[in-house]
Amino acid sequence: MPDFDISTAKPDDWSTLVRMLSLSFLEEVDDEIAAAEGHTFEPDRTLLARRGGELIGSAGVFTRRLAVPGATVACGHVTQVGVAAHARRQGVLTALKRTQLADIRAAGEPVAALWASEGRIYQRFGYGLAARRLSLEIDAREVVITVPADPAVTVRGAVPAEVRDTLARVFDAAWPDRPGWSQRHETTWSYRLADPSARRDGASPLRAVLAGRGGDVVGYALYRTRSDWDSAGPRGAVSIVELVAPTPGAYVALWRHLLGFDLTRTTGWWCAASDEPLLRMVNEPRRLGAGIGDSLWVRLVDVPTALAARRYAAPVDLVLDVTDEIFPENARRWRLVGGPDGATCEPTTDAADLSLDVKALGSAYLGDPSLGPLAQAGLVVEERAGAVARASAGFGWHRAPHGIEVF
Ligand SMILES: CC(=O)SCCNC(=O)CCNC(=O)[C@H](O)C(C)(C)COP(=O)(O)OP(=O)(O)OC[C@H]1O[C@@H](n2cnc3c(N)ncnc32)[C@H](O)[C@@H]1OP(=O)(O)O
Repeated sequence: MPDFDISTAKPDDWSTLVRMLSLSFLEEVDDEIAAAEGHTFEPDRTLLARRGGELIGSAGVFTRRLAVPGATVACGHVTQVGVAAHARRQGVLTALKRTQLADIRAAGEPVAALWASEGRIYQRFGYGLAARRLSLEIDAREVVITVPADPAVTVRGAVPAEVRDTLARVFDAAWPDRPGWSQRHETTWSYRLADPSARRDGASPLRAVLAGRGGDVVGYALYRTRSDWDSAGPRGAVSIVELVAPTPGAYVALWRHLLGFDLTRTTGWWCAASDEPLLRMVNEPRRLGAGIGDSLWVRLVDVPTALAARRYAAPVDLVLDVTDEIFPENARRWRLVGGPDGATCEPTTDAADLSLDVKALGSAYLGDPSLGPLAQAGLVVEERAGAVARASAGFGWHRAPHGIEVF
């Protein structure tokens, strides 16, 4: 029997939780950060582990929908996970995660998603790496955008807090179409724009640039600038925080702006999309300083509901033999029939086309990678010849998933 209890948080647990989380993340308690993060705190979805009354662990959820190929799905956005240093490796996280996953399923959310501080933490709970992160460190003087600018699109600077409603309107129209982006509530925007000084790392406050066409704002970017000089002159930097530009005209105009600041030499973006169109529209892609990392990890907690909720780029009719160490309800054979207009997923006793663990399904769920690379990794087993190729055409998507924000 564990010697700790798990219970649901109350609103006034926030300051104790902040102290415990700050310590477990090796950070100082910062009132501005605590106030910013407090906007999104959902006490009734936050689990706390206590031993003898002392808070020793936590695991929270944000209630937001997640964009998946062709649809959006209710998704437990897992956050605020930490265990006090003196209570580590005693099974506290394991107990919290098992309770949390069951709660997410009971809440009717077929999917859970998170950003991991370390990838090794969550795979044992059935999470698969579902979106890759492109990091860009662009040598801005060496890169020329070769696609023409749309003369009808103009850009103007703005203070983010003053254009919050405009940003929200552009984002609301865009997020459902990009797998990996998540619905934002008023509270999400309050957190996103709060801009605590301890999170600026010596750079400017958050700034906005808006792309407009005929009086409408059609895209925006949030960014910071940093002034720097050496004996040869200026070497300032632009750091992009997010860029939302659904049309090519807005996308090109915003990138031209962000690469063209006087007194800067580099433009960076820590979490661009792995299929960022910029890779194809410059004269010297090598100078983009691109690297690949991980962003979103996805766990299907209710396999048939999750698989039926997304669309498939090509028709699929497949029997999937799924293993799942945590949810026996998921562990069986499922017939998935779907295509661009919808899907069904029902139990079956027919022979399997593919065998795979729920972790591999989580990896493939947002469309990249499709099943081919997972089969090559040995994570998907082809039980019927040709099934991987057929399934891959359906599971892939025309836009790669993108984790646009750490939550
Ligand atoms: C979504 C988010 O919020 S991501 C943020 C996660 N939080 C952090 O990184 C803060 C700092 N780290 C911590 O607070 C803790 O180390 C946690 C939460 C990662 C792990 O908590 P613990 O209570 O120690 O985990 P628990 O004891 O249940 O470990 C379960 C297993 O995972 C392994 N494990 C857990 N965390 C790690 C890690 N960071 N590195 C390597 N192995 C780990 C343990 O070794 C154990 O394996 P075993 O059963 O084979 O021995």
